[in-house]
Amino acid sequence: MTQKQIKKRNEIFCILYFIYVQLSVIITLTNLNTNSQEGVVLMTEKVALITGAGQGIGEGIAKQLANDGFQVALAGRHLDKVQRVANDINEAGGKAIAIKADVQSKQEVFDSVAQTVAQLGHLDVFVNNAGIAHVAQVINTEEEDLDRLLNINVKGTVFGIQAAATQFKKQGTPGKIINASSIAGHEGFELLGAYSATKFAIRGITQAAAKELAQDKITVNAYCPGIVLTPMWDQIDAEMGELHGVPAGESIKQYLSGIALGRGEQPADVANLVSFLASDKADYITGQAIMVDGGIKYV
Ligand SMILES: NC(=O)C1=CN([C@@H]2O[C@H](COP(=O)(O)OP(=O)(O)OC[C@H]3O[C@@H](n4cnc5c(N)ncnc54)[C@H](O)[C@@H]3O)[C@@H](O)[C@H]2O)C=CC1
Ligand SMILES: CC(=O)C(C)=O
Repeated sequence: MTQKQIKKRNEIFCILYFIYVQLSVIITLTNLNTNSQEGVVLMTEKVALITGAGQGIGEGIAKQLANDGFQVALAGRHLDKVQRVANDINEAGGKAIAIKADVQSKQEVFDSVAQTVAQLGHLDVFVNNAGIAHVAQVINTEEEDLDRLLNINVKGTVFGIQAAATQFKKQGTPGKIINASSIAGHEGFELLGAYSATKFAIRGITQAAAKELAQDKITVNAYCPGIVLTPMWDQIDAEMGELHGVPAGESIKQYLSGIALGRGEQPADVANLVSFLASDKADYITGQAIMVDGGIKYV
């Protein structure tokens, strides 16, 4: 190789090295997640854990947050269901993991946070979405059904708040906790009395936890959907139909006719609100239970 060729080769090498350094800087800056309040610099994407993410609203939230750029941990009682949603997200280019966890167990909720941190590095957002409904008049509500509702909807949410706040404090970072309440948490629904009680409880625990955790820069809010067309409403409609002696599809019609915007709610409608509450744009919002119901004219 001549001196001229060696010089040329070195020049090309220098140019390539310069481009490599520039690209590394750009990629690093893109990945930086700077919290100006704390001066904390995290080198990774934000991480959200969503409970009850195997179907319905939880699935919608998981997919929306993944679209927003979150790495997501999907927790649910049935691993195959959360794994299916995680696969969808991963195939679409996101990053999702599936975790088996029953929110009735404090240990399993704490373990789900530990698994999230072990696999994704840290936690920024915890969505307490898992919940069940039960159709019965208040005077006919069985004790075991009341226990199940309270264990999943209320205790499960309290465990989620405890596990998330413990992790945020350990990290020394701000965090966001987002709970599932309902329009039934603002007004009691006939035949959903015990369920409504659990959703009122979520508003109370959201307000109290928001006040207690504000000093740690942890916000706590709730979303209050209306009539969302998920398997939960299929079940409510079927059970109301049985009690009223009307065919499937009839009971929900009455509720749908009371929606000002003229259509049933989709999981994506709820996920859009959660996306906002999980974002930096909601940093100054805490202790709120926000309606997303299409303008229900009566409840
Ligand atoms: N569908 C609706 O119209 C409304 C729903 N909500 C609330 O939104 C949340 C999600 O509701 P949907 O998606 O409609 O319900 P869904 O029944 O379609 O899905 C709920 C998910 O939570 C999971 N889950 C239930 N118990 C669990 C437990 N012990 N541990 C872990 N996961 C558990 C289920 O396996 C399921 O994947 C619930 O908290 C519900 O009360 C609030 C207002 C309206
Ligand atoms: C299931 C539920 O929360 C309502 C209000 O329909």
